[in-house]
Amino acid sequence: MIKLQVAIDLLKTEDALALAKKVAPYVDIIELGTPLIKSEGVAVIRAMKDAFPDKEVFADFKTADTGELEAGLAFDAGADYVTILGSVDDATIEGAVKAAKEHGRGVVIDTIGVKDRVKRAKEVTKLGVSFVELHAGLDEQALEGYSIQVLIDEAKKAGVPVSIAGGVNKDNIDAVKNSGAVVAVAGGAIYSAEDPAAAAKELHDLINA
Ligand SMILES: O=C(CO)[C@H](O)[C@H](O)COP(=O)(O)O
Repeated sequence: MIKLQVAIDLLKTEDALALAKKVAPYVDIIELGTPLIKSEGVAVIRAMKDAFPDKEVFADFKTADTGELEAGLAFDAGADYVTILGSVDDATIEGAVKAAKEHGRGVVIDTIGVKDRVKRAKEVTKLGVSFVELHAGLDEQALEGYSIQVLIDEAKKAGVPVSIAGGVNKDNIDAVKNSGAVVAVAGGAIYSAEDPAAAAKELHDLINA
């Protein structure tokens, strides 16, 4: 069964916790977005894990170097998953995987900016990562002509565990679910909704229908 991950791209711990409280009943994974972690530091990871010990907490570090060190920071703070950029040297990913094994946690590769996401997904899966995020970032989504369909098509081709992030919403969640992805990531569709709890519930119900 595909999991639902909420991406919290807010800037304050108290706002992130308030949003998580509303949507936690409907999601499997709570992602702390890169801007939130840069704004509040790793303390936001501990605050979230303490508040929601039964949820998987995902620290979207988008690490580019010193993989073992940065992954260790995230895991020590309570993260279940940390992201490393797919565009970086394999050595950075291998370091993060080493830290993950020591902590009993997982590494997720973020393919933002990677030209051939499917090829890279296959390569990094061999390094022992938990899954690979097929990702079009917020800036890429804002470009004219962007469609999440490209990620959905890639997920069907990948043949390794992937998540999809890049504008997941109620209109495309069925296609995301049918792509074979193991996780659907929804940020703006939840945190920008007038009623985030209702938005999360709708995605949850569509995924589980
Ligand atoms: O990591 C991110 C941006 O770099 C976002 O959290 C991710 O793209 C999911 O958000 P959305 O559903 O709004 O695209």
